[in-house]
Amino acid sequence: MTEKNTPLIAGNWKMNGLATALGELRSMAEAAAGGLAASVDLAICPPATLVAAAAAAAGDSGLSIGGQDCHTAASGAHTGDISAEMLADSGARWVIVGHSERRADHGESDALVRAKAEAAWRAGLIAIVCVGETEAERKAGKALDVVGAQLAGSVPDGADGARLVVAYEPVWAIGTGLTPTVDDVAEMHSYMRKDLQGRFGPSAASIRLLYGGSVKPGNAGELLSVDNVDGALVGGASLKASDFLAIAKAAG
Ligand SMILES: O=C(CO)COP(=O)(O)O
Repeated sequence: MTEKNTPLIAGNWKMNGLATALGELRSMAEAAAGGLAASVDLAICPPATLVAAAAAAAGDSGLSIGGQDCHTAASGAHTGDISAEMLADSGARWVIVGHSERRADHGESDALVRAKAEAAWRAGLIAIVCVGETEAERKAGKALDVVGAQLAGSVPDGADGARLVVAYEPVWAIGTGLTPTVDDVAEMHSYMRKDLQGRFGPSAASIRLLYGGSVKPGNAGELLSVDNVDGALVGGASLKASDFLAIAKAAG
């Protein structure tokens, strides 16, 4: 690795958060504006119902807001769906695509995830593309192959660090309190870096590679110190400002 990327700590609130959760977000924004955002990029991806209010609450604090999914089309007859343009219009800067929960719950394929990432770019958003193996795949020694195939299928052509982030989230580590060993994270992140450099050239060094899966204040320092880990995608621990900020401080 040459120069270090600015770390990104992104929170994924999943299907959690009523308007009352904006109090936590305001505390995060205060810390961001108080100096934290100078060394770490901070983002929260609340449920779609809160994107506009969260963006208004965050203002120009340095805490930015993202969506958790988008449709491939800009508009149209797609009841219940939300487009990347709508997220951007609500003040979002990022959108997560291909989270394992969407791949599992909604049968999202690599091709669909790729189309969603392209939709994000069309709307001017940065796509956070998620990849990660299941427990059975890791046990079978297929983790690298599975993630390599997901990267090949889910990341659009023309990717660079200005509009793509990749999050490695082993499915078995999400919400379980389990994490891979530091060596396993290092192996996977180095593999992903080489894979992206093989496809996109040296500029792929600026594509931030996040680790996600049971990141907590207590393990963040160790996980974030691994080579080629440029930040974290945090689920449960991003719901509380104190936990999220402790993780962000470990990155700064
Ligand atoms: O899925 C995740 C973030 O997208 C990780 O969730 P947890 O941090 O709750 O394990």
